Amino acid sequence: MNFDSSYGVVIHRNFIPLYADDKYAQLFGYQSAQEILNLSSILELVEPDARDIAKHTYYALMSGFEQPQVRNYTNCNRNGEMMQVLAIEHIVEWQGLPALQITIVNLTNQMQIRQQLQASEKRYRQLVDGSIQGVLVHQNFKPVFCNQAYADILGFEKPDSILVLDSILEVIAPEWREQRQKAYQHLLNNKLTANKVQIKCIRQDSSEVWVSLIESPIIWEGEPAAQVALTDITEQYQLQQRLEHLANIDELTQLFNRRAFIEKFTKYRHQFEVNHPYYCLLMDIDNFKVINDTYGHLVGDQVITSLASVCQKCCTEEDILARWGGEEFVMVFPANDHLHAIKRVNALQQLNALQVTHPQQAQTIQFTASFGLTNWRQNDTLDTILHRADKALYQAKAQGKNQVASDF
Ligand SMILES: Nc1nc2c(ncn2[C@@H]2O[C@H](COP(=O)(O)OP(=O)(O)OP(=O)(O)O)[C@@H](O)[C@H]2O)c(=O)[nH]1
Repeated sequence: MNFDSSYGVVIHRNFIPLYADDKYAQLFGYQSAQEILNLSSILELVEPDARDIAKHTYYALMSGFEQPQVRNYTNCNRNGEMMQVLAIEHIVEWQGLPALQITIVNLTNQMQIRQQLQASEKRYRQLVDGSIQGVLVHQNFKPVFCNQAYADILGFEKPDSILVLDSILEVIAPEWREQRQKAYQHLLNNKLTANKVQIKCIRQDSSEVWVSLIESPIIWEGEPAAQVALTDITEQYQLQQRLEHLANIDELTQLFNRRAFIEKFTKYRHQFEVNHPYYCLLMDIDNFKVINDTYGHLVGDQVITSLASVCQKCCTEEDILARWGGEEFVMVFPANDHLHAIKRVNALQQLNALQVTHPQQAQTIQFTASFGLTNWRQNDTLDTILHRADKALYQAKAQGKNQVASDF
């Protein structure tokens, strides 16, 4: 409490003023102490409803039934405005007889500020409680505040069920926990003012929920803490995943499509220059038109998917494999040298999985493919390397198909 407020002193006997200082007078809107002394009773400075209590208290004090105390009163000033005051009582001797000295401290401003603060806290609470955005405050992941929306998003019945958790990391999917711990440290070390991420959380019933989260530093009960605003974006995330899938994945083979290949090629291009030598392979199913014409398009599709799955099985994490279009596939992969690269292609070519069974006629249809191989060279672009691979492929076709031709 701030005692920097103005205070004034009055001495009265049965509310007849005997002494007052100027400060007391000014507190009640008078110019000088004399104006107070001119009043017939200072009871008129007490709020009308409280006058009986004031009289009762006076008699109780003067007859020794009550000890002098510090009390809160509502007084009113000369203009009828209410004032919240603290009254400090002392029994003193005045001209040989007991009288009551009261030191008045005006707390009106402080009370108003406190009321405004309480009102604003109430408004903030209503805002947070009614928000559809989850709000959580945690100190080193120990939850200290949580609203209903936060509990709802994570499938908990009420905020209290969250507040009893030892650590809010429990609701974050394991693969995201380390990242959140680092972000919190950065936040506390002032390296981040706020951070926004999309992460996966685990609801109480073990189902997954994708959330967008903004975490910012705050002080909570004098200690550093983080405030988290949480929005459920599961639907949006799934839609985004679906769109990304549609944009990048070839529907028939489930391999990357041409668009995704170009994107990956551009992204990883710098690796082709520094790491192992890289190679580019174009492959094309032989006499595919005949297969289509003889067995129908569905069998043709089966042949395409069969080659795609064979290639996929032979791929490592570092390889980029895609359906370039029609019955043509492209692959970029690292190898130790030319010999190693050719060996990898031969492995593809010789897989006897290159056959499909006709759905109706239970007939096995064999097919082959031709391969054009080239190595990554300095200053290559996608166009230049594909051009050489295509030339090599043309050569393999011209030399009788079902073989690998290379341009090193
Ligand atoms: N079933 C099926 N056929 C396709 C698809 N995409 C392209 N084709 C067909 O693939 C055939 C490609 O024929 P060509 O380019 O003449 O090649 P090819 O018959 O394999 O001849 P070579 O390459 O010289 O061995 C065309 O008949 C296209 O209609 C597809 O997704 N499914």
